[in-house]
Amino acid sequence: MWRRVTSLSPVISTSKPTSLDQAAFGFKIWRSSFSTETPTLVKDGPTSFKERNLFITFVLGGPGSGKGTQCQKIVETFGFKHLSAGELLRREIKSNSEQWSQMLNTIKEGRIVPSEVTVKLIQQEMESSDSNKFLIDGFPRTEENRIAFEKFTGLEPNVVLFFDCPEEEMVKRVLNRNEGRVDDNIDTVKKRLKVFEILNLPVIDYYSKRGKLHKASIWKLNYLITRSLLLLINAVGTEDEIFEKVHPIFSACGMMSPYFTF
Ligand SMILES: Nc1ncnc2c1ncn2[C@@H]1O[C@H](COP(=O)(O)OP(=O)(O)O)[C@@H](O)[C@H]1O
Ligand SMILES: O=c1ccn([C@@H]2O[C@H](COP(=O)(O)OP(=O)(O)O)[C@@H](O)[C@H]2O)c(=O)[nH]1
Ligand SMILES: [Mg+2]
Repeated sequence: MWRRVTSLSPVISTSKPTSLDQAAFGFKIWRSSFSTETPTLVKDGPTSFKERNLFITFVLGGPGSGKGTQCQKIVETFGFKHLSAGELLRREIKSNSEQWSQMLNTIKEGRIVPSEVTVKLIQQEMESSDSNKFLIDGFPRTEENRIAFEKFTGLEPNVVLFFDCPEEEMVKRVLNRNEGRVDDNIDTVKKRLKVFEILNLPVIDYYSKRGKLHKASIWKLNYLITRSLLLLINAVGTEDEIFEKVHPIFSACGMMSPYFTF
């Protein structure tokens, strides 16, 4: 079953890479050292996420749009477990993992690390956490990422936040970020903006068209409603102004929980 998933990944695909693959992974296609028998990647594997009734939020937006900043605020106020895909990759690089130099180069070039690496890191964090609400920040970055996550974990997001920010503002924020990141420079940010447009916008587009059916019940009246998965937030303004727009989304989730089955 998950052979099909891995075959979606150019990492281990033997077919010629397409131009999108090249944009995502670089011109050298990685040969993965992850065994296709890795137990944690088996859908409905050792820990069945479905049984845990998880609430998953994907937090998307271009580089510097404020994803990490808003996630921190959401964590402080609503107690989610924050998983930044970029942070997980940077931690993996620091820990001198087997593929650290390929990961570092990919990040320096603003390309996307193969899905099986990122999904595995996210999945391990979710398995080892006892939280049931996760903010997955900066992932999925490509349609291929999205499909791999769904197949490996058997999960789909409950909410997708998209921080919509003009390019000049994103560039300004990234160049002022001052966290010593190898990708916070003008050359990489330009490449990242292209990758964002080519590979990440189709993911946003996918979620904008995808509604989710919710069971609602008010005064003992049961009915079904369709709500969009994607919530678009204008990311221009101060950090607090943006959080004023984010806050009601999560307070609504809490308020509605007796009535809605997420
Ligand atoms: N609303 C905002 N206005 C101005 N600067 C911001 C805002 N939100 C975040 N920043 C700053 O911009 C930089 C990028 O923010 P960050 O949260 O790391 O973005 P992302 O995770 O989307 O790349 C950081 O230095 C952060 O402090
Ligand atoms: O799912 C992911 C998330 C991040 N990255 C890589 O990590 C970099 C930094 O990602 P992060 O989310 O930390 O950047 P941000 O958008 O917050 O600036 C990206 O440009 C990619 O090279 C990736 O390959 N896959
Ligand atoms: Mg970030």
